[in-house]
Amino acid sequence: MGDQLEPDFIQALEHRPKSGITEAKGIPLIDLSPSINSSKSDDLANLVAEIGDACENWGFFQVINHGVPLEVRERIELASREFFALSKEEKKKVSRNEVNLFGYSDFEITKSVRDWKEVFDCTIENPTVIYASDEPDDEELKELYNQWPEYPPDLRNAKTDIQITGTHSLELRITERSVTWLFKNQTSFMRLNYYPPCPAPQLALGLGRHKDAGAMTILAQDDVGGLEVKRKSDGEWIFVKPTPDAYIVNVGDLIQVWSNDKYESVEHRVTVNSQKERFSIPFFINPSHSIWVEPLEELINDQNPGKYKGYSWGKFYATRKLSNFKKLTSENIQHFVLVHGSGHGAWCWYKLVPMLRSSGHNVTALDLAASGIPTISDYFKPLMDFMDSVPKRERVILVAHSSGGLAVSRAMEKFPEKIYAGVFITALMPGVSLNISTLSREALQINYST
Ligand SMILES: O=C(O)CCC(=O)C(=O)O
Ligand SMILES: [Fe+2]
Repeated sequence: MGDQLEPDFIQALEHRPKSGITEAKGIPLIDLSPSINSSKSDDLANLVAEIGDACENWGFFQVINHGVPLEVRERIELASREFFALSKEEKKKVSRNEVNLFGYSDFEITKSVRDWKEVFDCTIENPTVIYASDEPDDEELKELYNQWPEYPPDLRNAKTDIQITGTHSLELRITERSVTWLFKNQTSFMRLNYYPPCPAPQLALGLGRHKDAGAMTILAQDDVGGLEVKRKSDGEWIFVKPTPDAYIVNVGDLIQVWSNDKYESVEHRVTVNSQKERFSIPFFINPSHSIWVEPLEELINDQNPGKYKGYSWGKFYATRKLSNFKKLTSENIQHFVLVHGSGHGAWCWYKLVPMLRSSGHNVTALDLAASGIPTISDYFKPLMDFMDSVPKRERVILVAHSSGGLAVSRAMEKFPEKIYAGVFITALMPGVSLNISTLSREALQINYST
């Protein structure tokens, strides 16, 4: 991240933010004071009904008068600002890695495109227990610990602060059973999000469209704004206007399954802007690794059969946490190398190149050698030189058109360890029993007879 937008941050056309803002007048604003001040069962029942409606119609709502002291929030927000203002070198001392799954990262990817953001994750139970592998039958567990930067010291205190937030989320009066699930050996964690000013906010997103995988998220956003929610009724992206000292609450995938689709986990995303930095703090409420997730018995019957097969939260969570480090090998961002046919040049890919780049991929369109070269090997040389230059352990996708297939086949024989896949688009494809001259002769015959 810097003052230029690298291609891996560029969103496909249909996912780029719109220029106008549609404000979320409809996102319910719920006053939680009855849950703190009132012992009248009617007041509480009304509040529960209000929350139920919001979950059903929006999957998102904001709460005010929640009882979380303002100074607690301000303390975490200040610590977050101070942490992200440190040098990259300092922040990277607490980087997330294969051993420490919590900590700092500036490499978040959502749906194969990089997010314009930095994050710092810390867990609530320290240690948090998860499965050691994503293998379904492997019962081995591992413990995850927090790592803290030396500065700011207040970041360490975030844990106490979060517990206050957690206790208050209990006030939402979810069923007793869910509360036990949520807070016993929870895998909940808190994330500090930092979205720096972006040089091309019309092309990138701070966080790509996604749904939260856990039970529920409670989010504090600052006054800059950028969160957008996909309205259930029409699929429109709605801006969530910051409300002072409010928390945004949203249903995650687990509640969608438990409620057998009564409450839906809704897509949301974050836009960035060129002037202002933005901070937000989501608190992801997740159950224990041992929880088996399936529609709640009391909600299913013959008329309303279960819509989901059960799954292990722990295995899902382990796959997700451990895959962050597989992603870092750029598995999701491909490098396409385009090889033209005879009489063409790199120019012929002019429509495809921007499409691939806008999906976040790297693209190289090569020119093979021009006229006057003595042998076919000279003609292929630009591709061979390129393949030589691909670093060890990196792999590219070669795409051939027409006679470009000859060059790509040769490269595949010579550099198999550097090639992820070969794509032949109406291209010549020589093989063990089909040499170049036979192929060329056949191709010419087809051309002349059509
Ligand atoms: O920054 C925000 O407003 C939203 C963050 C979010 O959706 C997430 O971290 O999952
Ligand atoms: Fe989210």
